Amino acid sequence: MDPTTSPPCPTTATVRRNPPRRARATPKTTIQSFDLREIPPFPHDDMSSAQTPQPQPDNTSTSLPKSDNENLKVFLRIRPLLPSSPIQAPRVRAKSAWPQNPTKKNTAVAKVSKKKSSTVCLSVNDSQSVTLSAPSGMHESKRIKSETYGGFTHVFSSDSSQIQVYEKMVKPMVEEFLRGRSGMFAALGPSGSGKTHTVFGCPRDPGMVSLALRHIFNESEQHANQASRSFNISIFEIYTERGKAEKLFDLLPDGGELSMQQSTVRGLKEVPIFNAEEAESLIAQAVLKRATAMTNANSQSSRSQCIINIRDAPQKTVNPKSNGAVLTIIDLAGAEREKRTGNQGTRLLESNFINNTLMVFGLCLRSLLEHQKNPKKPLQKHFQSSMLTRYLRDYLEGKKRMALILTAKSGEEDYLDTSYLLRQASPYMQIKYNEVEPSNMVSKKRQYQNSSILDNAILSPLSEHLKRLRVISEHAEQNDEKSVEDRSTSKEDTSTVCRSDASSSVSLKSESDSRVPSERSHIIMQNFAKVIWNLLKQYSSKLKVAELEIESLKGSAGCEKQKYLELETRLNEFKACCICSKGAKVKTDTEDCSSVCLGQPHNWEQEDAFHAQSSLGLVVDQPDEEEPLLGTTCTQLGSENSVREILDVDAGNKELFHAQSSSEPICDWSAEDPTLSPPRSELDYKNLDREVSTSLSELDDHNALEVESGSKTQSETIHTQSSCESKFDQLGEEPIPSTSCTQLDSENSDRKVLMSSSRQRHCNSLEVEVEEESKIPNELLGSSTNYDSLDPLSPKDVSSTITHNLVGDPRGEVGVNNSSKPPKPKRTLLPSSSMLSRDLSTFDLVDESDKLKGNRSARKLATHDPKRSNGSMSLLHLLQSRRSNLRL
Ligand SMILES: Nc1ncnc2c1ncn2[C@@H]1O[C@H](COP(=O)(O)OP(=O)(O)OP(=O)(O)O)[C@@H](O)[C@H]1O
Repeated sequence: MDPTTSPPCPTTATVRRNPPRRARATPKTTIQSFDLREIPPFPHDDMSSAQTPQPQPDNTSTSLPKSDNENLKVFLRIRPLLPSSPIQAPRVRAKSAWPQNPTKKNTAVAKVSKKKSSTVCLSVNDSQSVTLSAPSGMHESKRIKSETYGGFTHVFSSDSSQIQVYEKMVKPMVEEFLRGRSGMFAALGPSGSGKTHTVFGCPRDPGMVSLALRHIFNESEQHANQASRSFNISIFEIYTERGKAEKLFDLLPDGGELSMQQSTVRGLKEVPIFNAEEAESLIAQAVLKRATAMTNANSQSSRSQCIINIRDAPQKTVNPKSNGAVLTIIDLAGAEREKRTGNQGTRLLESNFINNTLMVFGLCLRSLLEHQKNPKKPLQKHFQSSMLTRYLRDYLEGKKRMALILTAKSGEEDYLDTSYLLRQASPYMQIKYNEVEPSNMVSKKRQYQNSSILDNAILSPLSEHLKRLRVISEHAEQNDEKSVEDRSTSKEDTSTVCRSDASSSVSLKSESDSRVPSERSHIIMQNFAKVIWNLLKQYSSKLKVAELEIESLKGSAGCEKQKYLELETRLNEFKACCICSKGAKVKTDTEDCSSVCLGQPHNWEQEDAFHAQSSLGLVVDQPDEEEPLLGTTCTQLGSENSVREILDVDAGNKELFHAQSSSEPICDWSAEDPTLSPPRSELDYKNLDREVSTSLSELDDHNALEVESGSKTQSETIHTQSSCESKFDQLGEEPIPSTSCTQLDSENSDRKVLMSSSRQRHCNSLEVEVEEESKIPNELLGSSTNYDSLDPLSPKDVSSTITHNLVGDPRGEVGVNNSSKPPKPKRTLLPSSSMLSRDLSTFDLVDESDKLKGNRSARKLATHDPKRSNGSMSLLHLLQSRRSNLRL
């Protein structure tokens, strides 16, 4: 008998611990209500801080380390050689048609066992490679040489313990699961290679599930902040009943048959677990319910794919670690060769089903590998061929991380199974997970073509980033609405939801929907915060620039304000000068100017200079203290100069008026508002002189007529004065009072009076004087001889007198018609000549005048006085006469 030939599968080898499955009522699943995780608050602190907000530390699904180029982790565990099972002896005996010698039989079995135990085809090279050696018989027949398989994540030798396997393979995955990262590992290998032993173990040697549960709850107990965490567990199997169709069955207590819609298992019950013991008890019960059968390869061969899900159940309380991560552990059914297992009938159908499922499983991984190697090669949809691959679609498409542990038998009789396994699964270790995303986002990420959108969003330009965020937010809103609708539906009628399997799937779907948007929203908010942060930095820089501009503008405004204040101060000073000038003019009637002017010796050269300067209007630029003095002095000096000209040159009244007019506007202008009346130009003064000359010529004509007609009335004299005023009114200037003209004229006439030795005492005597003056040549009388102007009345009195005379003038058409002209403004300014006469009236010239009176040789004295000219002497005589009038 060929020892390598497997005995036929015994027909009574299938063991089914669970009763025959019938259609049963769908158990009422405990619907877990999961609220949306609170979206983390907007990172105000990060935005207000000086540094750009950084991703929050780990322990959250959103802060998972970025996936590096990890390959699919493939572990290899070699099952130790076991002593031949007691089942194999009867099988050997059954195949023997002839009675055997017991001693011979025992010797033969002992030889086989010894040969199996001593001969191995698989040896461990190192922790990552093994060497598969073909049996000696195959070397000769098929020329098969030994093969080395390397690149495993880790190779567990036959003497490795469950703890070692857990530490190397499962513990990292569990830790990631506790950090919120889903994962899956599956045991893959031929039947009897130790998959179930590795996954579930036994009470004395617990498997990966038990160790993981203990690890999970130990971690939860150690960390106080994880005390509020809870986990749910679900176990189901995919099996085929009599090889007809795949079915799902819930292995938890009171579990029933399930259904699958796309990749979602409907009706699957999740049981909350609160400690490892409770969970292990549930696992033990599930294993007992699992379909197993005895085959030639395994006395308790699993006939189904068993899937265990440990899910981190989100709580109502905010727990960033509770994001619904799932740790999936799969115990696949072992591949079976018909020759090796000897299955027949139903077992054979089951074997075919198992092999087909494993083949689809392998095809999916191979397609993924080929797709990764050549992206142009489309990812084949092999997952649709079985429930297992449909359920594990995300893992098989490389969207979720998974790990494989290959279990192999090292005996020579297992060479083919091991060789097949290694050749099939060794390429899987080349599968890369470089675009793996958070696990619980994968289901929804199928809607988006680009699986690395979030990673790219961080690195992409701002515009594209915003676009993608907008798209993601739209989808998130849709998902949120969908989840809200689902939750509302589940809350409205719980019984309706529990009535069918679809209700459970809806609840699970809603749970996943509720998780995905929250995480996506969190990521969106983080990215949005970054965008806002950048914008705020830009605005901050702009604000700083604007503040600098404001500061500069403030500085310039301060300078302008200071300039304005200086100008205002100068303006006020200028106004004060003008006001002071006015006040000084009023005061000069009695005090200051007279004393100052007369207190100083007359320097005709300086006076001429002042006169010229005043003609140019430069008097206003003089210091304040001198302003009133200069105003008066210039006028006075001008008058004196005019008198001197009259006396010395005898140039007639025109020159006198010319000299007077050249000084009068200065005084008038100085009395006006300097801001409104600019200084006159020489052209103005020339025009004014021209006008005055014209009026003087008229006046001369008129006086000539008066002399000829012999009418010497006072009204006519006043008429002459009014004519002179009217001319100034026509110029639009301040009317020069008649005294300004008549005073000087009176001075001129005074000289005549002195020559005739006739002295006037009062106004009534003026007419007589005029009659006497009629004998004087017209040249000297051209300026008229109104001695009323010599009356030291105030200007108001003079004006009133003039007005009174004008009213009584029968020739009103010649004089000023007050009825036709607007009333003249009240005269507030005194003409320079009047001021001069007033000022001089206060001078103490008694002694000199007395001398002049009593001494007829006054002129001689005057000539001896180097400081006084003839004009000044005549002016003094005039003043003396005025003073005598005042005394009268
Ligand atoms: N590492 C091991 N140490 C000791 N015994 C082991 C080991 N692995 C497997 N065994 C034993 O080998 C036998 C078969 O193992 P197991 O049932 O786990 O195989 P299997 O791969 O699950 O087969 P199947 O696919 O048919 O279910 C069991 O009796 C188990 O106790």
